[in-house]
Amino acid sequence: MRVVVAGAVMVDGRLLLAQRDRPAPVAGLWELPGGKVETGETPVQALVRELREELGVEVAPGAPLTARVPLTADLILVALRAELVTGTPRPLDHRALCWVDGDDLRRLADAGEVVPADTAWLPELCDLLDGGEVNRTGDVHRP
Ligand SMILES: Nc1nc2c([nH]c(=O)n2[C@H]2C[C@H](O)[C@@H](COP(=O)(O)OP(=O)(O)OP(=O)(O)O)O2)c(=O)[nH]1
Repeated sequence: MRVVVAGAVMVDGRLLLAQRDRPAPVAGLWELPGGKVETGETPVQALVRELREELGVEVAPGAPLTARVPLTADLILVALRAELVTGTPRPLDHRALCWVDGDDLRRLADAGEVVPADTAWLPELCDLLDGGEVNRTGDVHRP
């Protein structure tokens, strides 16, 4: 079973989304940036590598999101929260990047502009984004 690992990077209450450039069925849709875990890598190592390659940033991966999404018989999609350590994300492998709050994310999903598999994370992501200040460490502070 191969794993695709994606990163939920949140800064100042907003989540980083990346717009896919390929393949055609999902080109133009928004996802959490990431990619396939290579042989000999842990998901944490793969996420650090992918976000370095795709965004030009260094991240520190943290807690997983709850949903694990089967993509095919031998491919499963997982997501880790990730702290942005250094750099400003740039779309080195995507069409564009954007930062969204909970309302923006729901609007994109309602418009069908989120990669279908990623909608499994919507409740959890919206809860994190709506629930309070999300700081750079990815911790949620509730009043
Ligand atoms: N990175 C990423 N891939 C996702 C997400 N949701 C989703 O269904 N996928 C799918 C699309 C692809 O079938 C697969 C990962 O593709 P990828 O193109 O990001 O992987 P990769 O960087 O390792 O690229 P490649 O070597 O296979 O070309 O997972 C997501 O949120 N992030």
